[in-house]
Amino acid sequence: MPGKRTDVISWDEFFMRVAVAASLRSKDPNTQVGACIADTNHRILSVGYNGTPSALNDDEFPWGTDEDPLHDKHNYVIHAEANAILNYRGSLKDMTGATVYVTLFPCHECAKTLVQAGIGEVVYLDDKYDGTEDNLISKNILQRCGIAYRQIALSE
Ligand SMILES: Nc1nc(=O)n([C@H]2C[C@H](O)[C@@H](COP(=O)(O)O)O2)cc1CO
Ligand SMILES: [Zn+2]
Repeated sequence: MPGKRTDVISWDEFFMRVAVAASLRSKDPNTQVGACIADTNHRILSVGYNGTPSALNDDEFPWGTDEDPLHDKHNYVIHAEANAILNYRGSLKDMTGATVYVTLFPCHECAKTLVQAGIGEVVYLDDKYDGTEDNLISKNILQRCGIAYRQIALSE
């Protein structure tokens, strides 16, 4: 009888690869972010990526950064983590203690939202805004709320 395969990918890697796949749907030309929320039983609850509200035609959308807030993408895009929560069809009580896998460290607005949704842990790939004011506030929020965060890398 053949033995079972043992070189399978870990749960961390599996959920992060789902997040990476979601990020490939992003229309943002500069930063594509994906998020995958998994519960403590290793079930995927939801997935999201950064994009405009679906009713807003993203072909007519200014995808750049602009001094004029009316033409700055940051004021229109819903972040990947927020979309993952909004896409969830289940009961929020089942999100308690879940882990969010996100390809980029959450901003401080998403940090607040994730905490309030009951997320228990943040696992991230990249932290390209490490040390910026927003990033420091985000880490402060997570630390003060007792939400652990850790960085992982994907195997080749
Ligand atoms: N964790 C995050 N999740 C996200 O979905 N985003 C989104 C918002 C924008 O669409 C894009 C950031 O654009 P830029 O400032 O790097 O050109 O990524 C950004 C962050 C960073 O905190
Ligand atoms: Zn955010």
